[in-house]
Amino acid sequence: MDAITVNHLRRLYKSTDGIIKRTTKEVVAVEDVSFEIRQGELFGLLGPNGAGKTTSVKMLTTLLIPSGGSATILGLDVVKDANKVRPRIGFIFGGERGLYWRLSGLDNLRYFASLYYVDEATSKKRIPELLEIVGLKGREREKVEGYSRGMRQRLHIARALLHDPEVLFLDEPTMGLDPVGARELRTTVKNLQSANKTILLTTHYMFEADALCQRIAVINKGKIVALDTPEKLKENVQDLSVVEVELYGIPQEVIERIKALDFVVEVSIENRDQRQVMQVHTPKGPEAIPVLVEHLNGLRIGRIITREPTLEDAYVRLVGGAEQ
Ligand SMILES: Nc1ncnc2c1ncn2[C@@H]1O[C@H](COP(=O)(O)OP(=O)(O)OP(=O)(O)O)[C@@H](O)[C@H]1O
Repeated sequence: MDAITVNHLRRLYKSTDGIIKRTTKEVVAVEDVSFEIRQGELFGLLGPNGAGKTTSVKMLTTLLIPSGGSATILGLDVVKDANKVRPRIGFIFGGERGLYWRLSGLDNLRYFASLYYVDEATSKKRIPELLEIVGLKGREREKVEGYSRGMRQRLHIARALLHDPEVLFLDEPTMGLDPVGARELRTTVKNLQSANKTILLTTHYMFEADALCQRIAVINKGKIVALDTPEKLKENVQDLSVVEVELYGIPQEVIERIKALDFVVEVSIENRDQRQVMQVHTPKGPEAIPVLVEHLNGLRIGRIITREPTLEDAYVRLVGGAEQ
């Protein structure tokens, strides 16, 4: 049985504009989203800012009512059976507050366990297990105010697992963490999977989805634009090479001209300090370089390299690189 099924889910927000003459407009946050997640699967929902990830997760965790479509968790409808769904899921949202900083990690977990009606014998057994899973064993008696952001985020995960939910939603769990904190959190997520939880993880980062997820759905502007294993997504770009050109300022019209070249499949621009790196996806490989340089005439050019495509490139192609 699938742990999660999502059928044509849709959600609109109404927002009002103006002070004197108020106008209401509708924002389509999630237009049409469908997918299934198998029991025990770690599934990634990947997309740029504003793609509709958080809105989708909020509907699945019963925090928002869908405007259309339907979804089930462990066979239960997220609207009609919301009360039965809630005890069986856990969730954390990136950058979330809601821990008691003056208390130790252990006391936080004890407090939330009693709040969730976890009986004492169970919580005595479960809390040490959770501390182990999230890598906080040995630090549990320290006050949360002295924890790093990564440690707090891992304590949030332990909190979300206190009632032993079968399905876990992690919405951008590494948001705001430094690289070390993010790596430790990814290890925690892997540990959870070995504990046989079904996990839906949302992220901006392709490499994170690649490192953790068995399947990835790419969402853009409220719609799923691809859904596959990381390997299969990569195959979609295997016929291309990527030419990277370092530049110091590139006008939009030059990008448009390069995009229009017949051998160019996609162009994306990445800002790195003062420089910009233009990434041109093309089947021509290094042969494309002279023509590209001709079109960049008059601009200051740094290093030029040709490389194999990565999963990140597959993602850029799916969500349309230069518009981001
Ligand atoms: N409460 C709200 N009222 C009006 N519009 C909203 C509201 N919440 C989200 N939106 C809009 O809905 C769209 C989808 O937002 P959502 O937060 O689901 O995207 P996301 O993929 O999670 O983005 P991010 O990665 O930035 O968190 C965006 O255009 C956003 O501006």
